[in-house]
Order: sequence, then C-alpha cells, then structure tokens
Amino acid sequence: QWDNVDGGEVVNGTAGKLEKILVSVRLRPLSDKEVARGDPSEWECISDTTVIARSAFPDRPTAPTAYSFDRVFRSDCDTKEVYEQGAKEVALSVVSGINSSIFAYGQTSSGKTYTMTGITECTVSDIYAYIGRHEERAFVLKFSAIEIYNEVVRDLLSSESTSLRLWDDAEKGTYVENLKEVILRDWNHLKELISVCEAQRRTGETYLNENSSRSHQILKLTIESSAREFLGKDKSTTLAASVNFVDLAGSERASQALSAGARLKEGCHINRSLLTLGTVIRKLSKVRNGHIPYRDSKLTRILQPSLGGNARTAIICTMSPARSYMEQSRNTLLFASCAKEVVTNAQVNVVMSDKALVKHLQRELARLESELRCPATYSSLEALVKEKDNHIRKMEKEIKELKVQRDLAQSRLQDLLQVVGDNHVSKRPLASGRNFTFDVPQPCEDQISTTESSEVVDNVQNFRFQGRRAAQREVGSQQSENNVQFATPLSYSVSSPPFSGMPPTTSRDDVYQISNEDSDDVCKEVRCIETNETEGKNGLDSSAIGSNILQDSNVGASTHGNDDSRHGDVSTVTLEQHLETVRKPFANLVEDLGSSTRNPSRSRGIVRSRSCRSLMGSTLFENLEKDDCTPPSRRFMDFPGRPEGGQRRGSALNFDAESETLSRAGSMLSEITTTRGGPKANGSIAGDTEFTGIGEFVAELKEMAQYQKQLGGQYVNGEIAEGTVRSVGLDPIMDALQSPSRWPLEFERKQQEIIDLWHACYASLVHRTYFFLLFKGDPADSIYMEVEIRRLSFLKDTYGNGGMESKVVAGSPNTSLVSR
Ligand SMILES: Nc1ncnc2c1ncn2[C@@H]1O[C@H](COP(=O)(O)OP(=O)(O)OP(=O)(O)O)[C@@H](O)[C@H]1O
Repeated sequence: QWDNVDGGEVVNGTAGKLEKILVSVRLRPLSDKEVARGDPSEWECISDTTVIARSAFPDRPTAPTAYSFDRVFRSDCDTKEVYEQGAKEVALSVVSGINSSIFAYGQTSSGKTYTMTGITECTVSDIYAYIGRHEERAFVLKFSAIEIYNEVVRDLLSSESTSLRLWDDAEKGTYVENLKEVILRDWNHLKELISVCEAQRRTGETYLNENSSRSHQILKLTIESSAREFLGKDKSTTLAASVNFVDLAGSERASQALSAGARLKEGCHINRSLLTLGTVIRKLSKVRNGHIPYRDSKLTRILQPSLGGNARTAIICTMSPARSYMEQSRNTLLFASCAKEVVTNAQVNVVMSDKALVKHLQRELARLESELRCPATYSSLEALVKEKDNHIRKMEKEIKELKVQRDLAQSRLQDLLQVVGDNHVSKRPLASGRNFTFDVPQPCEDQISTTESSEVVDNVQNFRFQGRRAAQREVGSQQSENNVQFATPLSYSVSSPPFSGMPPTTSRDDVYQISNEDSDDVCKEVRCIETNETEGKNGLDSSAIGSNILQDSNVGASTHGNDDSRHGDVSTVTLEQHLETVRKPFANLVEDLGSSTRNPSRSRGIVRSRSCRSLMGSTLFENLEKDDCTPPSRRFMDFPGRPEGGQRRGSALNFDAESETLSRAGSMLSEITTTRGGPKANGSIAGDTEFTGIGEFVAELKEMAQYQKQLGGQYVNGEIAEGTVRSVGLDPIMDALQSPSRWPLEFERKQQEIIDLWHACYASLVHRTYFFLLFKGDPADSIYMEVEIRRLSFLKDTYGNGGMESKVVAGSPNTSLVSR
C-alpha cells in the first residue's frame, strides 16, 4: 500500500472496506478469592470459537448457554495469543494508514486492564518491529492518552486534572481540545508514558477488585509515515492513522460491586457511558441508517469512528469463569454478540504534504478558472435555451395567426352555410346517414398543420364538393357528377365515428372525406346536404335530400334495393349549381309543412345541439329555429317529393330477422311496438300525439310525469313503479341526446345513461305509459345505431321477443323511437 500512495498524485480517502468488528472472548482463570470461596468455574471454551455455560442460568433457565464468536480464549491462553489472534491484524492496520481500535469490555476484575496492557505492548512492539523493517519510510509516532471519569475527559499525560472539552470538526470529527500529544522517540519512551498513564488513571478499591479501574482509558497511538524518497518534494504524501487501546471501566452493576458513595457515583457514570456504548452497538448491529446516539456519552462521541465508522475494530470481552458472575458474564456475551454484527468501513487515510496539497489546489484552481473563461457547456446550454425561447415565440405568433385565419374561415363558412340554410327549409339540416360533408374548421388547434393553415383563407372559398353521387332518374340527373370539394388544405376528418359492435355498412351513404389526412374522431363532420353513393357511380339527387329526410315506414323494405338508377356520370358542378339543386326539395318541404302541422305548438322543431351550434355557428340554427324547421314525422312520411326508387341505402343492422325489423346503419325511423297492452303505435305514439323534437319530447315526458303523479304514481328508489314515469334525472340524458355531435366523444360515457333511459321507457311501456323519443339525425348516425342495437338487444334480453315487436324502419334522418 505504500507504493499505492507514493507513486504520484494520491486521492485522499480511498475506498473503504466494509467488515464486521472482530469479537473475541477471553476467560481469565479463577481468582484466588473465587477459588477460596469455592466458586466453581462455570464457563468452558469448547472450541476456538464457542464458549458454553456448563449449567443453566439461575435466573433464566431457558437462555442459551452456548455463544460463538470470532475467537474464544481459554483461561490458560496467554495475552500474546489473544493479541495474535484477536487483535493484531486489526491493530497493525494503523501502519497502513487505517484507523483501528482495540477494546476491552467486561465486568470489573474480569481482566480488561490485564488484557489491554498486554495487547498494547504487543502492538507497539510489532509496530516498532515494522518500522525497523521499513527504513524506506519515515515514521512519526505520536502518543496521547485520556480517561473519561464521571463523564469528564482528562489528559492522562498532563499533571493537571482539568476537564478537556470535546469539539466537533468537519474533517477531524470529534476531538479533545488541548490534548497533549507526545512524539515518541522510541519504544522505551512509550513505555514510560504508559506508566505515567497508569499512575494517573483513577483507580479505586471495590469489593470485586482491589485495584479497580474506575474510568475508561483510551491510549491513542498515531502513526504517520512518508516515503523518504519523496520527502520535501511535491509528490510527498503521508499516511496517517491512529490505533486506540480502549480499556473500559467495569460493566458490573453498582449493587454487585457493593458500591457506595463516590464509588456509586462512579458506577452511575460508568454505566451511563457503557449503557450508551451498548445502545450504540446494539443499534449499529441492527440498522445503520437509523439514529445512532453517539452523542449521548463522551465515550461514544470520542470513539465514534471506531464504532461503525472509519476504523477497523476488535473487541475483546473478558469474563470471569466463576459461577457467581454468571449473569454478568452472560451480559458480556450478549454485548459481544451484538458487537459482532456491527460493520465498519475503514479506509486508508492519506494526508498530503503541504506542498502536494498546494500543488493539487493550484491545479484545481486553474481548472475552475479555465471553465469560467471558456464555459463551453454553459454557453452551449444558454444558446440552446435562447433558441428554444425563440422557437416558442415564433410558434406562439403562428398560433395567433392561425386562430385569426381560422376565425375568418369559420366566418366565411358560416356565411356559406347561411346561404345553404336559407334555402334549406327542410328541418333536417343535418341529414344523417347521407353525406354531404365538408370540413368545418372547428377548434381542433392541435391538429392544425402549420404549413397548411396559412392557405386557409385563400382557399376556403374555393371549396368544391368532391365525390360521386348517384344520379336520380326522377330529378333527371341534370347534374351527372358532383365533384365539389373544399379545396382548402386545412382539413378535418369527416369520417364517421367508429364504434364497436356496429355491423359493417353494406352501402353506407356517401362519406366523402375531404383532405382528411389528419382524420380524427375528435374533429366533427357536419352533414348538411345529402349525397348518395353507389359504388363507382354517382349522381346528383336533390330529391334524395328529401327522401333521406322523409320516409314512410314502408320504405324499409327497399332499403337494400339496387340503386342502379343512381348511377351517373361523374362531373364537377359549382357550388351554386349544387345549392340550387338542394333548394328545391327543401322548398317543397317547407311548403308542405306550412299546412300540415297538426299541432303547431308541438312543432317547434329540433332542439339543436349545442355542439352543432359551435360547429356551424348560430346562423344556420337560428334560421332553422325561426323556420320551425323540424317537420312532423308524418309529414315526412308523406312527403311527395320523395322519388321512386330513391331508396336509402343503409348499413346492415343485424337484428332479429324474424321480427319486422329492418336494419340499417343510417338514420332511420325506428318503431317499437309492444303487444303488451295498449294499441299498436306506428309512426306516432298512442293518442295520436306526435313529437317532432327532443325538446318537445322532454317537455312531454315531464308533463306525463306530472300527470302520472297526479294519478298517484310514484318514483320509488329510481325504479319505475307501476303507473309512474321517470321524469327525474332525465335532463342530463336528454341534454346528451341533444348534443349528438358530441356523442362520438361522450358516447362511451353517455351510452349507459341512454340505455338506462330506454330501460325506463320500456319499463313504463310495460306499464302502459307511452313514450316517444325523437333522435335528431346527425353524423352520429352510427352511434344512434349503436344505441339502437344495444337497446334492442337489451329489450330482447330483458323482455324477450314474445312480448315485443320491434320495427326499425329506414326513413327519416331522425331516429324516432316510439314505445308504448
Ligand atoms: N488472564 C489472566 N490471567 C491471570 N490473571 C488475570 C487474568 N486476567 C486478569 N487477571 C488478574 O485479575 C485481576 C483483575 O484484573 P484486571 O484488573 O485486569 O481486571 P479489570 O477488568 O481491569 O477490572 P476493573 O474493571 O476493576 O479495572 C488482576 O489481578 C489481574 O492480574
């Protein structure tokens, strides 16, 4: 290890080595007194590592009698052997720059001083022998000695009996202030000093020991060594370590030592220090991370490095073999048992010479100065932050511009929609199941492509509908092709919202996706004009708008019919042309509506979706509302403008083929009739009451609830009781139903509520309460169908087919569900 530290620059504090405290037990022979009183030897070393009690402990008969340690020494072992096997290796670590400590622990008169004196002599002897063998190094030995008596620290090399204070230092740890440290000249010099210490140490006569050591004694030998080769040179470093020889005061109980007066006081202090030592050892043996009460006694404060710290430690526990001290001996062995679990972390302590230290510090200073002058890392980080800041500012600016552009585009779009709405007198502006889709730049900011958005304003007016539509014979297919699309590169998904459980669409209405490369369900599609599609062939069918909206229950049978008549040539039409085309049926519709509403007060029209408002702006809806544009469904059914053969083509809904059910994934009129009580309703609810809007339905529902209440019905625990109708708690559900464009987002959350609602409705249906629920047609057609499927499935599972007839009829873009 010398070579390691002298070959050049030395790193201070090399990696330590974890090791357990070396613990051995030494039995002394029976003393003359013990022999005289016939106190038998109760302990026996049965091996080099195990000592046993020959008989059980009087107070604790079940306590173990065998104890094992690193080494146990019989009473006939001399101190040299104890040193060789129980202390030497640890003690001599000091010459390698490693701190070490040798403890003697045991009750009074057990042989601690006897043992420690021998150990100290042996160690010093070996150290000098070592020095003699290593002439290449220059050694400096320093000696100091203290005793801790009644918690007072005293310098044993000083004639003054003043109390020395303890100080804590970040580097040195706890040290004794003004402690005399004598540089040893030679081995004889040390012997003299040890003699002085013995003379100075307080002793007193106790019942157990005529010459009892009443204090804790710590002899400290510090060894510093340097390679002579490097002495006085820059490379010179020094190993410095100390070895402590700790002769503890007796660990006996005061009562046993028959202490009184001054001796009792000593015993209290001794035991306090020993108690703390025991606590520290015990805690260290269990957990190293917890609080260790080193500071509870001066003994443990001073010896802290030797107790779980930077030192190698050996403890020799001495004990009397006499039976009369069995309990004390057992306590000693318990302490030893804990001590052997304690781990220390000793490391080589290297001290640089002043010159080496100065040189090292100079190098460190130069390095730091260099970093300050050329803070490459710092500057690069700073530049990076700056760059990011600029980027963020740029993006914020772009976002701002995009928002302006978006608003502008929306505004223009609304104008356009208004134009459409003005002519779209039909009260089904959101013709579901059919597509006439165009992008609405709704606030999907996170999907706005920066590069694309700049073109929005310029291009938004140049929209064209793109797609193929089937020409309608009835209309004359004056427009053979509609290829109108929004040319704006700012596009949003117009695809139908996906959902599970939906049967595949066999000939789903045209769904034209307009530059929907960023298709996402979050972005909504607004269908305000219908187009029809037949694979590969398209045509403009203005009547299809009406046919989509107005269908009677008989149309269902032809829903999946062939659509050859729709085939037409593909061509491009202008928006104006198309608008003109779509105006016609709506105009007819309005005309028709004007005189046909049976109950005008109930024909307030579709309660529109708030989200649709947000999507489309208020203008269209305002117009629709103003026009009272939701026609009675019967009127829709009777709508004369519906072309022959202009069947809707819907998606398949795999419902019971046995029933009168026609499935389609588009919007449709659904009727559920029941054979359980009440007349069969078809197209309207019993009593010839029609509801043409959800808002109206809700109102009616509430009205019915009130009526039911008046009739004595009651709402019991959220369940439908006979003669009652659930009106409480419907609003949130209805609110959801009125926001179909939000359904793709909220469907998962709302669907159970919706199903619950239907459950309630059907429960009421069973009890002859009639409901009519009008779903507004919307892009969320597929979701309607999902609801439909679930509802029908639910009803079927719950009530069975026998009690219910279901009929799903393609027709109106509204999904009207009539139950009774
Ligand atoms: N291994 C031993 N062989 C022979 N005699 C011993 C041995 N150990 C101790 N003795 C003797 O026992 C007596 C008490 O020993 P010692 O003073 O060392 O005990 P102690 O533990 O230091 O007691 P105290 O704590 O009171 O100072 C001494 O007379 C000592 O010579």
